[in-house]
Amino acid sequence: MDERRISFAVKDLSVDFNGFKAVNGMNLSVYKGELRVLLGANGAGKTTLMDLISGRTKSTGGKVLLNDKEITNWEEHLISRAGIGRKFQIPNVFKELTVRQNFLIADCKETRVLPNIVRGSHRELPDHIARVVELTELYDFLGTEAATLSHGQTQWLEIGMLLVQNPDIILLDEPTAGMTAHETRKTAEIITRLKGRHTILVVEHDMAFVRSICETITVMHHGQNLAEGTVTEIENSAEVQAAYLGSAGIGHA
Ligand SMILES: Nc1ncnc2c1ncn2[C@@H]1O[C@H](COP(=O)(O)OP(=O)(O)OP(=O)(O)O)[C@@H](O)[C@H]1O
Repeated sequence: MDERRISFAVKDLSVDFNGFKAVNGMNLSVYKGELRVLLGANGAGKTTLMDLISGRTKSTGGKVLLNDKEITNWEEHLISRAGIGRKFQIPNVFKELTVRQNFLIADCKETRVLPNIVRGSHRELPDHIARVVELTELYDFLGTEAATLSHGQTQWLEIGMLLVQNPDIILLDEPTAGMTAHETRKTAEIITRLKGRHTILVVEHDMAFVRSICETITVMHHGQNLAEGTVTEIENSAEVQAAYLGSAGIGHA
């Protein structure tokens, strides 16, 4: 029996969009501190699964469990407060504010202090934010307007804004999309350093990136869990290869 503790799970999870089941009886269990990669061809249901786990979309069947507690169809902000953080494909930072102000806003639980942050205090950053600044290597850019950051830096800022809130679980949807090879390698380093401290589910197509970060892959197909295994097992699976027929092959949408 597997002794590891499950961080979150979905059981027979489904959503029906006017008769079309984008997620159709999905089962998945991710262990505490694990980094799990979610693969699947275009339209397999990966983003919709993240929408269901994070409460952005309401399911029409099945369950979502967080530490064995059912959180199915809770409101998005309550799921976030319960410890599930989400990063979308398109970065969502405050472009007209500096990197420092973005980090402080992410850390801020009370909206009434926002004006103080926007005016830009120069007090020292709290330790937990300083650690994230170090991890994302954005120290030299703290005073820079987010609008002028490179694509990679913007993605790291958004990952950092999530980390400042210290979620137990992090859902990342294609974090390396549009990145250069150098930026992709750096993202792999950042995510690898998060392993063990957070439970991470990451949708990713870049197989070099997947190989460098991941132990177990789950493959989704037609809204279901088609296969699970190591990178080698998944790459050699006839079932997975058949599911990718007609697409550019495993690792490509
Ligand atoms: N709100 C919605 N209403 C109707 N259909 C939807 C809705 N959201 C997603 N779909 C459909 O559900 C299917 C799964 O979409 P989803 O975005 O989850 O796939 P994906 O695996 O993330 O694909 P990709 O790799 O291209 O991002 C697609 O056919 C999509 O068109």
